[in-house]
Amino acid sequence: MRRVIHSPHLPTVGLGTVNRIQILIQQLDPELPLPRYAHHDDAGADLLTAEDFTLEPGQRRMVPTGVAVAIPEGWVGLVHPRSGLAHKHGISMVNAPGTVDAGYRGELKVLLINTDPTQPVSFRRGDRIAQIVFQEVAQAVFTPVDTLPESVRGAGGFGSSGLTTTA
Ligand SMILES: O=c1ccn([C@H]2C[C@H](O)[C@@H](COP(=O)(O)OP(=O)(O)OP(=O)(O)O)O2)c(=O)[nH]1
Repeated sequence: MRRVIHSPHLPTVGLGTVNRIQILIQQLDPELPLPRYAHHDDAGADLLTAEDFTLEPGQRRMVPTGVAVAIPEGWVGLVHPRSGLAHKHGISMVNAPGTVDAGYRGELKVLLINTDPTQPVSFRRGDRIAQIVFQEVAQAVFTPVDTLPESVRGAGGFGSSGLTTTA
């Protein structure tokens, strides 16, 4: 349950407390620290590489994290790139965001890619390579219909509202 804090300095808004979910974790590589949140209110917990490696320009690699998790049914783990690595080194994830299903019990892996055209990037065991965000999800019950309900957007997409703020 999120708490609503009423501050005299702010209009009435819901200032959420951090929601927490217990995730059972198996340390396949016990000397590696657990994933952790860099700040108490971060959405993503940093995943670490279990090995040293270098990514040449354009190279991709499936990187082991040394942990496996049991995500409760109705939840998902989404593996996202780290913006600092992207900004400073051009490191991203080929499949961003990676989807970790509730039933998956294997080692978490991160599919990194070096998008820099010229610079190799080296990682040491224990470096933070990605972040995992846990979210509640619903499965769809697909219900075929002849016509969909109307909406304001309709079929407009792919830039239908304009591509820039000045156009
Ligand atoms: O970045 C990722 C993405 C996925 N996985 C693991 C957890 C996930 O549950 C499993 C399968 O992923 P996904 O469903 O994306 O793969 P797929 O290509 O559809 O293969 P599968 O047929 O095994 O589902 O691989 C990771 O460890 N890291």
